[in-house]
Amino acid sequence: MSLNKQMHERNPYKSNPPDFKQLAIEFEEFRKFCTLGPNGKTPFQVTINFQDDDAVRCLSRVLLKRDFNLNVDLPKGSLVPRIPQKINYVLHIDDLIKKNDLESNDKGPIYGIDIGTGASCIYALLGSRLCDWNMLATDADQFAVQVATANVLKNQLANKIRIAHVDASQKAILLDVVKHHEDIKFTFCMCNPPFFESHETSKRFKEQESGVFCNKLMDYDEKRPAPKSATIARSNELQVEGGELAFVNRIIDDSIILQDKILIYTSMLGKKQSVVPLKKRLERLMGVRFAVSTLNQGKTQRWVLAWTFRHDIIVDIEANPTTHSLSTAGMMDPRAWVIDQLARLNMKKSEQHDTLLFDARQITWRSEKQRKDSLRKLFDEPPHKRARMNTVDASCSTDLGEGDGLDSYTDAGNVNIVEAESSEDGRSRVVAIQAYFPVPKDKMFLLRVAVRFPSATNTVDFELVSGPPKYFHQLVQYIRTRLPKNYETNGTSLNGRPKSDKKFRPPHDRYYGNNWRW
Ligand SMILES: C[S@@+](CC[C@H](N)C(=O)[O-])C[C@H]1O[C@@H](n2cnc3c(N)ncnc32)[C@H](O)[C@@H]1O
Repeated sequence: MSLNKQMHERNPYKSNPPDFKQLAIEFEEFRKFCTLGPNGKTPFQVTINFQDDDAVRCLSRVLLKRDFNLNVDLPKGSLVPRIPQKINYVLHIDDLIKKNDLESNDKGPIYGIDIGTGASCIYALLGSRLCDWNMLATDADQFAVQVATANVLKNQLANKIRIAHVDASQKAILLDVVKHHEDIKFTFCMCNPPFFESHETSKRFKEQESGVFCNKLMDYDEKRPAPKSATIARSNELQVEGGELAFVNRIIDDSIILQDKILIYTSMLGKKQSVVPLKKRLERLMGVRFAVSTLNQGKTQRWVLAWTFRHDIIVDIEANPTTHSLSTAGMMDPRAWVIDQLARLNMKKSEQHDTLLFDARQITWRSEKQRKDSLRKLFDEPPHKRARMNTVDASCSTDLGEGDGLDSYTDAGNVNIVEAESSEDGRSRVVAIQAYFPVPKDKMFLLRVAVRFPSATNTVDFELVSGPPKYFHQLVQYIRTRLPKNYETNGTSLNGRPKSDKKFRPPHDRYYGNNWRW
C-alpha cells in the first residue's frame, strides 16, 4: 500500500507526483530512460524502470534541477537520494523550528549539522534552498567529501554550507565538529545513518564491484517481497559497526556532553526495531525530552528520533497540547489566587508575554502517604540498567559531587565531564562519566506548566509545556480540589453555600472579596 497520502503536508510531491511525461519533454537526458507502459489503472503512461539505477539517478537529478534549481552530481556507485523522501525529513525539521519559534529575526540565522552528508550533500543543499539554513555537513568518507564540496560550489552555496571531513576511527561523531565551531549556536542536527551491520549487508546486497553493493532484487530470500527499486551504494553508506543502533547511540553519547550546544538532536532510523532501544536509552537520561515521528513516502516508512536537553523546546510535532480549564467565575483576583496556590507548592514562577510559567522539580501536591508509598515502590525496584556502549581505560579520577541518590535531579552525582589522559596512547580524550543512582522517578523530572487567564471565559487555563502528563493531571486535580466548592453563579451574583454541604468552608476573602455571601 502506498504511503504517499501520509507524506508531509507541505511536500510539493504529495499532491503533484513527478509527471514523467513532462520531465521527458523537458529533459533529454531523462527521455532515454522512459518507456510507454502500463502503470496502475492507466493502461499506457510514460514510466521508468525503477530497477535501473541509472534511471533512478537521472530522475533525482532532473527533479533537483527543475524543482529546486539545484545542479547536483550524483556519482555512479553512490546512494541515490529519493527526493520526495528527503524533503519529508527537511520539512519535519522545519516544523520543529517553526513550532519552537526558533526562526524569528531576533533569534538570528538557523544553523544545522548534517551528519554523514554523503556525496549528494542532499540535506544540506535542500535545507539551504528550501529553508535558508546554514549547514555544516560532515562525512567520514574522503570521496563523499570531495563530491559534496563540488556540489556546494557548483550551486554557489559555499556561503551557506561548510563541508567537514571527520575521522571515522573516532567514537565521537559530533564532539569535534561542534568544538571547532564554538562560536555557533546550532539549532539542530540531522542524520541519515548507515543502517546495517556488515552481516546484514551481505544478506541483503551483493557486491557489484569493489566496495559497491547492489540490493538483491531477484533472489530475495526473506518473507517480505523483494524491493521494487534498485539501491546501489558504497559500503560506507550502508554499514557501520553496530548498525544504525550503535551509530545513533554514539550521537546520544555526544549529546550528553554537548547538552544544549545543539538545541534539537535528530536522526532518521531505517529500522523499526531500533526505535524502542533508543527510546529506552533516552528515557534513562535526565532532563531529556524526546519524540519519535514517522516519515512516509511510496512504500517506505522511516522514523525520526528527536531529542533535546532544553525543557522549553518541543520535539513532539504531532502531540496536541495537554490542557485543563477551571472555572474562576466569581473570583475577584483569580491570577493572585493561582499564583498563591502554586507558590505554596514551591513551584518557580516566570513570565512570558501573557503567560505565566510554573516549574516544579518535586511533586509537592501529593499527600505524604502517597509520596512514601511511591518512594518505597521505587526503592524496591532494581537500579535502572544502563547499556554500556564501550569502555575506555582512561585512568582518571573525578569528583562525582554530592549526589545522595535522593536529590540527584540536580547535576550533582549525575553527569561530570573531565579531561583525562588515556593510559594507552597518551592522547587526550574528553570522557563523560555518568553515575546512575536508584533515583526515585518522582524526583527526576521537571514539570513545566503554562497558566493563562482568558478574560472572555472566566477560566484559568493550564497547559502542559513539558514533563510527564500524569503529574500534570495530578497537579491540576489538586488545584481543582483547592477551589472553593459548590458555589454557583447565575451570571450576576453568587448565591453562596449550599445547605446540604456541611463541610463547606468559605474561601479566602482576599480572592473573593465581597462577591461572596452566605
Ligand atoms: C546512508 S549515508 C547518508 C548519505 C546522505 N546523507 C543521504 O541521506 O543520502 C551515511 C553516510 O554517513 C557517513 N558516515 C559514516 N560514519 C560517519 C561518521 N562517523 N561521521 C560522519 N559521517 C559518517 C558515510 O560515509 C555515508 O556517507
